[in-house]
Amino acid sequence: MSVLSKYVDRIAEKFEHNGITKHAFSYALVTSAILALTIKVTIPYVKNAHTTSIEKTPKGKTKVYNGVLTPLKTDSTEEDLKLAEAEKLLVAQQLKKNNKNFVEPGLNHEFLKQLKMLAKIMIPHTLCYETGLLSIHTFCLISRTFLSIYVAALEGALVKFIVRKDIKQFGLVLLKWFGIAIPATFVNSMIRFLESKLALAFRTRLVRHSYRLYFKNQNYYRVSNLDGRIENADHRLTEDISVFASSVAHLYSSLTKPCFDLMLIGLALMRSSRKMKANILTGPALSVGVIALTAHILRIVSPKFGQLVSEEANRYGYLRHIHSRIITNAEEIAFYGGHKVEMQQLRQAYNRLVNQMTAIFNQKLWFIMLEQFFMKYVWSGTGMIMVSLPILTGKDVSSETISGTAITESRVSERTQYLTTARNLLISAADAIERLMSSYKEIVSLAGYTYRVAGMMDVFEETAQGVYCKTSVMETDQSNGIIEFRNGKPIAKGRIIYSDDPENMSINLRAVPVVTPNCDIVVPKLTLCIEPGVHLLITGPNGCGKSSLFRILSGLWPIYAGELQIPRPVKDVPCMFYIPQRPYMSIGSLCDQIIYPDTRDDMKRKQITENELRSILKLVSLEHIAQRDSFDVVRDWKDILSGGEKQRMAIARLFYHKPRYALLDECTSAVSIDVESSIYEIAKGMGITLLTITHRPTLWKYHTHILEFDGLGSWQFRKMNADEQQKEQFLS
Ligand SMILES: Nc1ncnc2c1ncn2[C@@H]1O[C@H](COP(=O)(O)OP(=O)(O)OP(=O)(O)O)[C@@H](O)[C@H]1O
Repeated sequence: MSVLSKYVDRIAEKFEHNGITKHAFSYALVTSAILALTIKVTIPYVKNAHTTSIEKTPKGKTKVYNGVLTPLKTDSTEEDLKLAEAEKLLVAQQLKKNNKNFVEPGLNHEFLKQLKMLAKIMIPHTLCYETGLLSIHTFCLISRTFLSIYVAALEGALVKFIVRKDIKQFGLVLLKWFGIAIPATFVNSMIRFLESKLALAFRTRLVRHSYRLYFKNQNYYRVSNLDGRIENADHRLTEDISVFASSVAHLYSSLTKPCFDLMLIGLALMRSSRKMKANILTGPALSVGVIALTAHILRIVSPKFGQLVSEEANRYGYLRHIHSRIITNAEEIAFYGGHKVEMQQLRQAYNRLVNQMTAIFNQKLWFIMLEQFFMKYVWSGTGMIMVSLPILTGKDVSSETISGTAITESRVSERTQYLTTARNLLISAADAIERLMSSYKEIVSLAGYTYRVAGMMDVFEETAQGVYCKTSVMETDQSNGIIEFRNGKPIAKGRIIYSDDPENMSINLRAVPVVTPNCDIVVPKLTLCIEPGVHLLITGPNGCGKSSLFRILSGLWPIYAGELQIPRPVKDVPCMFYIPQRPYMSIGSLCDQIIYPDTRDDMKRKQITENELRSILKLVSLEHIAQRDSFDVVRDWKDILSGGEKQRMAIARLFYHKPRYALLDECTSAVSIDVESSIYEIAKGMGITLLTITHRPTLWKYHTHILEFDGLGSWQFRKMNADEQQKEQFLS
């Protein structure tokens, strides 16, 4: 600083030679500094005023800039990423626009409604574990307040006896003061312990409830594939729920304790004011007035923490999503050498998070400054007036001067005691109010998490019932009446009928359109009947809707029109079993892989032995795996097995479950032709009806019927002729 001021002095002297006085120079310097600061502070607000502006890029693409979701300042090499980001924002914007009732997270009616809904999940009954914890917690909080008042009174007495030079009494009170320290520290520690227990209990309730919803009606698939509202369900299910539960538990103590403190301390202060024969209402009235005014100002200038925090959680979730994608696809990325692109995406996601956090820090800086000014100075000043009022206006002030020395000394010590006790109580009260005020910030942040957690549950509830919200590329009038829209959302008008008739085990599609989650109509109307023994080969160009048909048959995609009739699954015999090209390997042992999705208990119930599993492995030429590894050792099968082995393991599952229909989606593309042939023979021998998507001519001979898509929406379902069944021979 001194170096700077010397430097400024030297420049000012130079200006003095040109007729500008040192004073004038200093004024100019200070004015320009203030001006610069004003510009720095106001520019972000001016920018925010134009929050949602849509700007045309030179390529004609639309970029959306939102006050909260401000995109990164990136250089031209990141153009593609920028566009992708802008597109993501556009989707988010449109979703918000579609939802007319959308309210930004904050302290409002919507927040209270959502909090009430979550509270019902966290505390389901009047008499439950959580209410027990809450009662003990409340008891500890009240005890702590009483202890604080008692300690303040003891400290007042200590000072009184010091002023009186009464060593005996002083020693006694000091002993009491030490004695009270043991329960006081225990209660303090208990409060923290109970707060953590409460947070964990709330979290457990919420997690159980959301897991139930997440796995209801294949929601884990629907939320990410058919609905566009939740980007990273995993982050909401783990991080957001945890932060929300901790925040609620913390808020309970940081709201109730200051309230008890204020109530009891107010009463204690009034009592001591009455003792001093002063007016008991002036002080509290003054403090209430000052606190109300400052609280009002703070509320007006408070940034929208709820919205900011919600967006921060969003960006954090996205960053974790990118990380997990890299872990999942590490091998593919490494083969491609795609680290540059992946790193760029990671950086981009991290920078967006940093931007958001910086925005929050910046907003907090000014807010905390104002908050501290009110709490540390304005309130302390008011406190001083409050404490001194009873002494200054007390009735015995004038009589004191004419009293004897002993009485005067006693009154002085009484007043010192009052002052010390009142000061301690006021410090506690100020602390309580400060905590109440900072709780406002916490409440607003909580609103952000409440919005995310409650929003997630709402979406889960809706998707479980088949209500989806995804930006559709298609306009209502483009669907040619195939899809019906209501409030911009497509309605799944089609029916699924489960037939219980043992004589009729066929799968029937009557005028069912194949429609993607984006509402693209791949096939306008599909009508076919697949009876047991009708081994169906499905062919057609890429993207013509072959796999989509399986998704519809499995109930993953909604049916927008027509009727689908499928046999109801009978106990232990599934109706359909789907095998994809890249089979899923679950966490568990070799045995768990074969019986998936059955559990060991299911296997025992079905009375299937380990030897039977070994013979199933033999059927798919995987017996060497059982010899190499024990049946019960848990391994990461995704990495241990080769592509072909994984496919054979999936076929082993098919042989274990023996469903009526097998939906085979190029599931033997990595299996050698001889093993593939034997697999098909065995499957047919087991009485499983095959529905196969394949590009391999070697498999045609195992089928009786063919469903051909032309890729333009048309299809043909017919019996295969003998020539077609021998297609392999013609080609070879
Ligand atoms: N989750 C999804 N969201 C949106 N569109 C999808 C989704 N899955 C598939 N589609 C679209 O649906 C159309 C049909 O896809 P499908 O997977 O049925 O093709 P396919 O005939 O099996 O092709 P392939 O032979 O390449 O596997 C494609 O245009 C695809 O882009």
